[in-house]
Amino acid sequence: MSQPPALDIENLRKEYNDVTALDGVSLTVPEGSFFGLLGPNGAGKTTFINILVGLVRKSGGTARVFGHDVEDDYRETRNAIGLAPQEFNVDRFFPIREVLEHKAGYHGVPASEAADRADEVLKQVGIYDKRDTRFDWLSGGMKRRFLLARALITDPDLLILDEPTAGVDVQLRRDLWELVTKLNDQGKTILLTTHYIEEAERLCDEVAILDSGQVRTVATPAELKDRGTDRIVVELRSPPTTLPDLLADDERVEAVDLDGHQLTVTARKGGLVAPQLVRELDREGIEIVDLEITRTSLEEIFVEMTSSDETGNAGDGDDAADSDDDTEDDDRSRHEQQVAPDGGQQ
Ligand SMILES: Nc1ncnc2c1ncn2[C@@H]1O[C@H](COP(=O)(O)OP(=O)(O)OP(=O)(O)O)[C@@H](O)[C@H]1O
Repeated sequence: MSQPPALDIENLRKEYNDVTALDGVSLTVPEGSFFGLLGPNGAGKTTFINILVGLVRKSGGTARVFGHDVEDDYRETRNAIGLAPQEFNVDRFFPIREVLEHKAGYHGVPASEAADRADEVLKQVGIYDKRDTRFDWLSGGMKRRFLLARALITDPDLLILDEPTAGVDVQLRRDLWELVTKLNDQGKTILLTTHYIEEAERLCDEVAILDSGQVRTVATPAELKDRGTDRIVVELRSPPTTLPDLLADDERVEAVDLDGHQLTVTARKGGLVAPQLVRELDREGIEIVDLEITRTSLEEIFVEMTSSDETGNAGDGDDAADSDDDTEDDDRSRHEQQVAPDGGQQ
């Protein structure tokens, strides 16, 4: 019998009064994967997570966690998930070790085991020596580590990290990356939301780009980068008076422009087009002085695929009645608007 995927989401919808936060999200996250959920502010990421953990009720569609329906099988679902949320929603009056023991107890771990388990996760995240400290007295970085410890206390199969490195310094970010990579290697499925594209690129096997409550695409970071257009800029020794017909039948090439000594080719997969370009220039007897390839960054692709609709209303103009039609496709992603330059950074 094949195992159900970690997440099996079909046409998930959420409306908060007149705001459509999720507009028919369908996603499958395989067991054991490190899956990224990327999107600008207001895209619906937190709503998505909150539905999984039972903090928000969906308006429509289905969501299953390892085969358990998030509403009908709430207990099983909740016990399978460890959530490190964005916000510091921690009991501030108890030493952190006790907070962990309470949490373990709440999930049915016997008291004798809970204490050992608490010590183990505190060691795992590197704050064991702070075990008798109250949450409020921890530094910002330690608070982030603690949230991770709390998510791990029940040894969940699915770990959800909602912007785990927001506002933390570079060293801690790297420490957290190392830790979550290890957890993933040990078999935990990880769902990560982040604004840091570098983080997604480094950690995730696959990412979904969510925008205005809709999935724009699901792909590996490498596949996404291949979709971007690269620029090959070639400096010529003595430019020809007319441009020969270069790369004429290469469908990856979007444009070839000559401006004085500088030849610019805009193409997908620039790294593969460049050698061909060099061969053709050589054949024409045109000497090259310099050549540079600028690859599109994942960040640019992300910006291209998402809009900056500050209202967060996912309607896109078709928010009429609750028709369950399922016609979205990737081409809707061709928004002209872009997120603000730093719109995704905090
Ligand atoms: N409780 C609520 N009541 C009304 N609207 C809400 C509520 N929670 C979220 N929204 C709206 O739903 C949309 C999606 O919000 P959500 O917090 O899920 O996005 P997000 O992708 O997590 O954003 P961020 O990256 O800023 O955390 C936004 O327009 C938001 O204003």
